[in-house]
Amino acid sequence: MAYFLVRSLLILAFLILIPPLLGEFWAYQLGLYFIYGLAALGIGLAWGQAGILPLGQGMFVAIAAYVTAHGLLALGSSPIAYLALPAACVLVAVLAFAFAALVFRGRFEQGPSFSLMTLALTLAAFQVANGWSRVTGGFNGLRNIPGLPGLDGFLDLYYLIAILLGLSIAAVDYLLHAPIGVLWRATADNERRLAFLGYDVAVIKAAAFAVASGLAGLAGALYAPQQNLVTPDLAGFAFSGDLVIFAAVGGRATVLGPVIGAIVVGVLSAELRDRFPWWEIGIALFFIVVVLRLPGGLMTLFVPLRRLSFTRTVTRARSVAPGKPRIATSLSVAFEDVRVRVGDVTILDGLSVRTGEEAVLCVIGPNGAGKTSTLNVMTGMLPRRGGRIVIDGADVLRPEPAIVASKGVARKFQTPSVFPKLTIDENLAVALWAGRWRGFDLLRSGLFGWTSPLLEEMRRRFQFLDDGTRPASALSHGERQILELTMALITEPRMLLLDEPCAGLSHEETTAVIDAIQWARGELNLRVIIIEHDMELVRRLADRVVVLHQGRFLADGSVEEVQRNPEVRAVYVGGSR
Ligand SMILES: Nc1ncnc2c1ncn2[C@@H]1O[C@H](COP(=O)(O)OP(=O)(O)OP(=O)(O)O)[C@@H](O)[C@H]1O
Repeated sequence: MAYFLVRSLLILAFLILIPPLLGEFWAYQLGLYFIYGLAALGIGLAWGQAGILPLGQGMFVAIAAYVTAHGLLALGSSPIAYLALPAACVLVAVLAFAFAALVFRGRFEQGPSFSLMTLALTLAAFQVANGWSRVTGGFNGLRNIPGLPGLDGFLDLYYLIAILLGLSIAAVDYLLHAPIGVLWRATADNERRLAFLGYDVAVIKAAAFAVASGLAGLAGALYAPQQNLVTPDLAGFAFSGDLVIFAAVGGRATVLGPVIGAIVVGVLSAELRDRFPWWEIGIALFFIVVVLRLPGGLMTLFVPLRRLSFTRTVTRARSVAPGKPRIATSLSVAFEDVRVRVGDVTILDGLSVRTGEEAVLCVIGPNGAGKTSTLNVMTGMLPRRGGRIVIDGADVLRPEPAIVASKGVARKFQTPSVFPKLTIDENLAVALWAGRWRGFDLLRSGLFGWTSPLLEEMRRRFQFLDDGTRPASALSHGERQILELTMALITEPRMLLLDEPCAGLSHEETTAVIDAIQWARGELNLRVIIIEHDMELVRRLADRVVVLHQGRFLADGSVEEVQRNPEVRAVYVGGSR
C-alpha cells in the first residue's frame, strides 16, 4: 500500500510542478494532451490488459463532451454545473457496459468483431453528431461553452485536469493490481478457461470496457470546458484512431504508457505543425518506427519508470478462502438420444448414457468415437441437434461453460488449458476465487492471500506449484497438466471431467496424478468422468466403463466385462488397447 501511495504521489507531484517549470502556455497545451491521455489510459486498460481493442472511443469522449457542454450552458456559473462531469462519465460507462455485455454475452470473442462494431458505432455517432443540429449544433458544434464555475480556463483548469489524471492513473493502477486486474489479463489470455471456471466472461470484459469508456467520458467532460467548444470531429474515426495510436506508441500494456504516448505525440504534433507542411507524414513515420522497433511502446525505453507502473510481487500471509457448501449426493448426468452434427458430419448419433452409482466412470472407444464431443456438447462447446442433457435432475437446454460450472462441473481438457501469461500463483488464485468471491471482493487485494486445504495438499504433492512466481508459459507439458488439474480441483466441484489427464506425463507423474484424483474423490465426494485410452490407467481408476463407437453407446460394465464383450473387441482392431 505504501509503495502504491508513494508512486501515486510522485506522479501527482510531477503533474503539479509543470506550470511553474514550463509556463502557462505549455500548461494549457499539456492540459489538452492529458485529456487525450485519460481516454488513451482507458484504451490501455481495455486493449493492453483485457485484450479488447476499442476503435471508437472518440464516440464516448464526444457523448460526454456534449452532455457536459449542455450542463455548463444550462447551469452557467452555478456550482451544480460540476455535476455534469460525473453524470457524463457515469452515462457513458453505463452505455459502454450495456453494449459490451450484450455483444459478448454467450459467445467467445475471437478475432476483431468487437473492434469493428465499435468502429461502426463511432462512424454512426459522427453522422448523428453532424445531423442532429438541435442537440449537437451540427457541423459547427456547440460553441462558447462556459468554463467550470470558479475556475480560470488556464492554470486552475490545468490543475484540476492534472489532479484528475493523477487520480485516474492511481485508480487504474489499483484496479490492475486487484483481483479484477488479474481476471482481465486472464480473459485476454484464455477466456474459455475462465468461463469453465464459472466466471461470467461477458461481464468481466464489459467491466473493462466500461472503465475504459468511463475514462473516455472523463476526457470528454473536461474537454468541453477546456476547449469551450465541442464539434462532431470528436466522434469521428480519425480521433478514435489517434487515441489508439497514443496507447500503442506509449505502451498499451503499461499504466503510464498510453498517457505518455498522448503527451509525446501531442507535443511532437504541436512542434512540427507550424514548421513543416507535411508534418502528419512525420508523425505517421514516427508511429511506424515505434511499432516496429519498440512493440511494447516507448515505455520499453524507460525501464525505471516502467517499474513504477508494472506488476509487483507481494508476499502475503495466507488466509483460508471461504468454504463452498458441500452437497452429500453425487452429481448425476444423463444423455438421452443426443444428436450432434456439424455440417455433414454426424458426431453423436442418438447417444443415450447416464451416470449410475459409480464414483469414477471411464469413457473409452476408438479414435473418433465421440468421447471428447460428448464432453463438448455437455459443456456447450458443440451445438446439440436433438435429445436431452440432464444435469443433476434438470434439463440443461442451452449448456454454456459458466452455467455448467455453476452446477459444480469442472473440466480438464485434453491439451492443458491454463493461463500461460499468468504466474502459477495467479492461475491458482483465479481458480480459487471462482464461486467464492462476493460483492466487491474482486477489488480487494486480500484475496491474493487466500488458500484452501485442498490447494495446500496439492502443493504438498506437486512441489513445483510452490514456485508461484513462475509464469505458466515456462512450465513443461506435464506440469501444465497438473496445474490445470489442480485448478479444476480447487474449485471443489461435484463432478470432474478429465480428458486423457495423464497424456504426456512421466510414469512418476502419472502415479502421482492418479493418487491425487483418488484422494480428491474421497475428499470432495466427487464424481469423476475420465476419457482414457490407456487401459492400465482405466483398470486402476474405473468403477464402471462406458464404450462409445461412432457417436453411439456400445457397451458398459466393469473393465473385465467390457474387455470380454465381443462387440467391443470387434471395434478395437487387434483387441483391447
Ligand atoms: N467441431 C467439429 N467439427 C467437425 N467435426 C468434428 C468436430 N468435433 C469433432 N468432430 C469429429 O467428430 C468425431 C468424433 O470426435 P471426438 O474428438 O469426439 O472423438 P474422440 O472419441 O474423442 O477421439 P480421440 O480418441 O481421437 O480423441 C471425429 O470424427 C471428429 O473429427
